[in-house]
Amino acid sequence: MAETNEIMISLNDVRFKDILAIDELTIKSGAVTALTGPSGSGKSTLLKLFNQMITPDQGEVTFLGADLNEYDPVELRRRVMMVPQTPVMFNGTVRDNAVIGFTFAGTEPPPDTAVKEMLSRVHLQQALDEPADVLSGGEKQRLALARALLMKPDVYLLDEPTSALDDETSRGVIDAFAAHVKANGQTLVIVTHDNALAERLGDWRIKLAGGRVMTIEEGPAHG
Ligand SMILES: Nc1ncnc2c1ncn2[C@@H]1O[C@H](COP(=O)(O)OP(=O)(O)OP(=O)(O)O)[C@@H](O)[C@H]1O
Repeated sequence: MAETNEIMISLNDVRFKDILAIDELTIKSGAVTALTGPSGSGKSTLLKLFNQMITPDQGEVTFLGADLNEYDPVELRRRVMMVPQTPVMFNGTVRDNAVIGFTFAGTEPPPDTAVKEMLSRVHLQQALDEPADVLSGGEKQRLALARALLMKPDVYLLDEPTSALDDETSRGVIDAFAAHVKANGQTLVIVTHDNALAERLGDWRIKLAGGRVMTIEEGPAHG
């Protein structure tokens, strides 16, 4: 586990198409970083650079001090894990979908008790044997969050992860998720339009506009 405030991810002189121009940016360990900014400012694109879902045209992105190119892409994305706004569900049950990462990796899946614990952390009480395709959009988003928690990555990349939930449920889920991540010394980067969320949870708040970093603030939550 990384120490708190270690540099997990860094960008140096990064350019991506005409969408992003980032001279310098770091994501610190053990912290919640909120990425905010207007629609189209490049938040989702920046998140995708962090685990090489896209590669920059220029500049360097590092994870724990090493260029992303030095990592096996599958291993990198297991350690720096994206939870998209519209998560992919596979044919099968809630259980199958929660442990799909273990199935793909060919490793022993966690026991049902662990799966249920992670589902309840994100306020989902679904039966494990229920088919996943009948879940609502918001339930699928929470199942995807539980799936990520079970995988225990170093860094979670969340892109508007509760967009399908009402404000109150969203707040409960994200606050519980962030608390779990911090208690385990993991790192969270979250793209959000919700300024209240960024204020409440962001140890660091990075604001983008027009593909550039406008401000980096240290939040009151920090420490
Ligand atoms: N692969 C791509 N190729 C070309 N243009 C792209 C690509 N990905 C995103 N864009 C464009 O880049 C800009 C930034 O998009 P991005 O999704 O990163 O913004 P965002 O800040 O996350 O927006 P929103 O808040 O609306 O989700 C948009 O104009 C988008 O159309």
